[in-house]
Amino acid sequence: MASSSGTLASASSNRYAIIVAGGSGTRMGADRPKQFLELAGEPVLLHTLRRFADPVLSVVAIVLVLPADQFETWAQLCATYHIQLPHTVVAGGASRWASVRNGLAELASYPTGVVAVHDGVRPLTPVTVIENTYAAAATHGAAIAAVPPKDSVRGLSQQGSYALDRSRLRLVQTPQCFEINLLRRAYQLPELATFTDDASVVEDMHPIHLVAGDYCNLKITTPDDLLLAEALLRQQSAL
Ligand SMILES: Nc1ccn([C@@H]2O[C@H](COP(=O)(O)OP(=O)(O)OP(=O)(O)O)[C@@H](O)[C@H]2O)c(=O)n1
Ligand SMILES: C[C@](O)(CO)[C@H](O)COP(=O)(O)O
Repeated sequence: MASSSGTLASASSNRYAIIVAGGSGTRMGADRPKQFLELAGEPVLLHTLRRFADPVLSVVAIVLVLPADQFETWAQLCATYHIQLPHTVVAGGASRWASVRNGLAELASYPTGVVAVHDGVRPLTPVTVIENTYAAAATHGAAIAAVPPKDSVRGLSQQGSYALDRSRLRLVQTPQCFEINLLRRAYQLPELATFTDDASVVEDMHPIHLVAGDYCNLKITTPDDLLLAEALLRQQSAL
């Protein structure tokens, strides 16, 4: 398939990953950014990193984006938990968008391939979801994981609220995978307040293909998510 940059993407394209963990975790309200909190005995971010380092995926470069003042924290965690999974660390920015942009700059020497952007605080992503999203992006140029809502949904209006057709809605997750030159071009444009993820940065340039995500692919946002993640992880380990 011809990508927007005119290069060919293929199932054998080089794969890269940018794991964004540059946030401060205000909604978690913990004494540290939530990516460093313990989940089943190990830092959240280690669980996430391990998923992308799975040899099955053949990811050739992993970039971890961390808050600029937390490099030492991560170095200490690497020593404590004997983390030897290959990765490069770069400083994040004031927003998720700025953190992704910094991560992408670290991959400047790679001319072609597919890059996954993933939240460092999604530690339970099944490797099959990651594989399927990379593969779909190699074919379609841009692919993201998403799931249908399980609940009824309503929109808000000045009069109150109104029912929405949930069959037309999807809940967006990460990973979000892109032909790398497409993502580079999208991240050269100015940041908009409407950006909530990478798909929203890219979508004016290229259609976004949806891949089946997973309800277990939680984003750790508030303390209850950590409890749920712990239970899910223990169940996965027992299988
Ligand atoms: N400046 C930022 C902000 C967010 N992120 C990352 O983007 C992901 C999703 O963001 P979110 O869950 O909102 O994390 P925080 O910004 O840390 O949380 P909060 O909004 O509660 O402060 C997280 O892995 C977070 O570390 C980032 O790399 N750089
Ligand atoms: C990228 C994301 O995880 C997709 O669901 C989400 O948009 C991040 O949102 P947040 O505002 O940073 O919680």
